[in-house]
Amino acid sequence: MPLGILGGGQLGRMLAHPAALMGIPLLILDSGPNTPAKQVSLPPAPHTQHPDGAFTSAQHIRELAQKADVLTVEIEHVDADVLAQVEADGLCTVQPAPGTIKLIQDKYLQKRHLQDRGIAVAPFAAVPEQPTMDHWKTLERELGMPLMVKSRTMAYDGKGNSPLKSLDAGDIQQTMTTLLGSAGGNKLYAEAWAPFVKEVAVMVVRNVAGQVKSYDAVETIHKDSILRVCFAPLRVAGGHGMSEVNKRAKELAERAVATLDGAGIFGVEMFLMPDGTLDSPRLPNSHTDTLPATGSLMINEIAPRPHNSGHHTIEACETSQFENHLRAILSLPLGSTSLRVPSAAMLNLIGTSESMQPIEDACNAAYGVPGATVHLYGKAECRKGRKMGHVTVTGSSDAQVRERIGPILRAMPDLAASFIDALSTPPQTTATTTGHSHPQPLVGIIMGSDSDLPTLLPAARILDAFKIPYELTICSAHRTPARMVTYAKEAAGRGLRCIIAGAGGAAHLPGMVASETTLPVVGVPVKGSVLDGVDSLYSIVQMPVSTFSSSCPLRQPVADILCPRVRV
Ligand SMILES: Nc1c(C(=O)O)ncn1[C@@H]1O[C@H](COP(=O)(O)O)[C@@H](O)[C@H]1O
Repeated sequence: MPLGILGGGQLGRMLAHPAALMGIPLLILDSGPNTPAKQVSLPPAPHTQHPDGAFTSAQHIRELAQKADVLTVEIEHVDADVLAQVEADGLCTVQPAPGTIKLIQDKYLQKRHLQDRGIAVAPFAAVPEQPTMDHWKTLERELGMPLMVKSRTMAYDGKGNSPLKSLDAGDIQQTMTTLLGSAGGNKLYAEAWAPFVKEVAVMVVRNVAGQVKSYDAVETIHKDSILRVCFAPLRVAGGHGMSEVNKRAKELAERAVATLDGAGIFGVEMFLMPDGTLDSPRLPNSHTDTLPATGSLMINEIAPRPHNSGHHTIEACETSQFENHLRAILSLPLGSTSLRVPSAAMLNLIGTSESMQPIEDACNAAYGVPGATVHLYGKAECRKGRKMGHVTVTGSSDAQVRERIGPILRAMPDLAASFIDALSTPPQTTATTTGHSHPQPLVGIIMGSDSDLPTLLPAARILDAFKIPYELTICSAHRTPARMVTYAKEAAGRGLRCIIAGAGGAAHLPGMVASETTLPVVGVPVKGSVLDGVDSLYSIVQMPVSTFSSSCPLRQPVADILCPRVRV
């Protein structure tokens, strides 16, 4: 029996691709014969067409339940009570659980659910149906100003969010007009303004047997409350390294999903806070009070389905979020969530008007970019703010991906030049903390930016093969010379035995580092050739074995073993 999907938009379309590969028959419930998902999936025999009706229609959901083994959703604004009923009637199973879908539909109840279970969320409070000035003043006292006022239900893709900057009658009026005119009607709640450092998301997947996996955290960049760009993996500079924040984000996301019933993929959106968490006053008894003081994470919201912040997984991960959702709900083992490329970005193609021309222009720019894959969703009408497609760009380093997305972003007419520049320039890290490190390294591999990685990684791989412990450090392009020298001096103090220094743009840097330290330094001055990195290793293995400590697993003249291979 087929799998029934409620909703036939772009998420259904991207579920249909792996379903075809895996031979999973689909029946897609949505209005009209030609929705994005229906376009790419033929209904299985004996059905001549996918069901034509609203995914909110009780009658259509019941009919679909009779024809399918399992029902799932690609949009949460469905009739969750009918889903609970068809499951209770034994017609089919529903994943994730109808109760989870119903809970998540109301963002206020979702937040209360998480807070009651000790999961960190931004402080929030309900807004009464007819709020008076006194109500607003209480909210200001509890949550501070500005406030983010949101519709509790039916809000997505930037619809249903309105910032309230002050208690000025005009500002309140504007917020109420914006939100009460939206699909969610008059059920509102308010959140404290979260002065986050970054927005972060983690996709978590759990199968029917309870196996759980999560993808590495990503950075999501929104404009007007719509996701525009997503970078994978998340990079964090400063005192708390990337891997530590990634680990904490995955743990928090997995803990949150553990409170929800049912199988499937979940998108967990979070705020990474600066030191000191929220600046605004806290709600009494808020769980945020128990958060660590630096780099705290708090949940913004959870989606019980594939999510826009996981689209990069199609090209960038070993198993996409869509394939893993299918595996999860169909009682199959989960696939690996590891990245298969060092770096990736996802750029949404958002309508700016009724014209498709700007979207086509961005696609044409993407077709000229190596590592870019265009996804167009086949939506019949383009509208301002509507997600019409996306582009995924992969690369061998963050620097390369940032460089590659530049021309595509520049083809998007609604993005300001400063926004594009900020995204397409390699991020300036504030400390030399990025990179891989053995706890007791003997060799330091230091480079000016991760664009030097393709050159230096082959050297690192050979060190791996010979079990020579090393650390990899990226200085970033910002103040590279000073950082490289500081690093070299500090590395000598930590007992490293030699350094491979590479800096793409600056031929003199490795020499400068060499002149400032007593450590042997092997310079890799030229960017771009894999052989430069391998040659640097060749120099290291020619060093007397006594250069390394007796704890080094190398017991024989490495050069004798390695040189023939390197020369080949
Ligand atoms: N973008 C979202 C969300 C959300 O962001 O909450 N939920 C579902 N979707 C996807 O958008 C489609 C509707 O898109 P349109 O409103 O542009 O037609 C859904 O069918 C699902 O694939």
